[in-house]
Amino acid sequence: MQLKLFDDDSQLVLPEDLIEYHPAFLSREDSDRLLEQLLNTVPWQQSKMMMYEKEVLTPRLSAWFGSEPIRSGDQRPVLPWPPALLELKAKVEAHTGIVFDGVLLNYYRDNNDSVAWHSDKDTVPGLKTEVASVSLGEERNFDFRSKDDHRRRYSIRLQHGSLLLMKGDLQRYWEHRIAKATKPMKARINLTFRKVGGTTAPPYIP
Ligand SMILES: O=C(O)CCC(=O)C(=O)O
Ligand SMILES: [Fe+2]
Repeated sequence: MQLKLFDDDSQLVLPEDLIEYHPAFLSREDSDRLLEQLLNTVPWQQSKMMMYEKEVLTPRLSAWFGSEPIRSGDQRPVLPWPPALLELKAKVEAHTGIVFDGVLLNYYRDNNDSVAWHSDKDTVPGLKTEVASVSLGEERNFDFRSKDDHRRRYSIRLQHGSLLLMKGDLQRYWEHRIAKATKPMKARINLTFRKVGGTTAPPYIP
């Protein structure tokens, strides 16, 4: 089985050892409930980042749940897992067969919120970087581009209740982003389950 990603006029087939997409991972009902609950209960914060030697606010809100910081020096508080996120973690782990120890939540309030081109962690050859990404709310385009050739660029729409699994050398050779959009959009929450403990991979995480 292979996953097809499209852009305007071309088509790419990324092999399943790099990416898997499950559009209906959560039921509509569970997705609606979880979205509402997370919007209302998570202590959302807007982080700062350096851009052209100036400190600016990231164009989205976020929160980190785990047992240690997402990376050393990260300013976000390490929040304890609420029952709803432990339940989702168990479901993601059962589905993927991978054990995660933290989850980063991103809250895109509207079409003006975004995340710039990045990769989550450089894959060390022979050491897998696996990130499981659950999407809730407004559908947004998740763009990929090859680090070697930025013209090789593809997009996938992440649906309400979907699961995207990024694995193998994907982070090593590809970058991803959520671009701002021109049309008005409602809230979207993305949850990326990660492994932060016991890895020697360079810790670049936005
Ligand atoms: O919102 C998304 O789907 C992606 C978020 C992301 O790339 C990240 O948190 O590293
Ligand atoms: Fe990312």
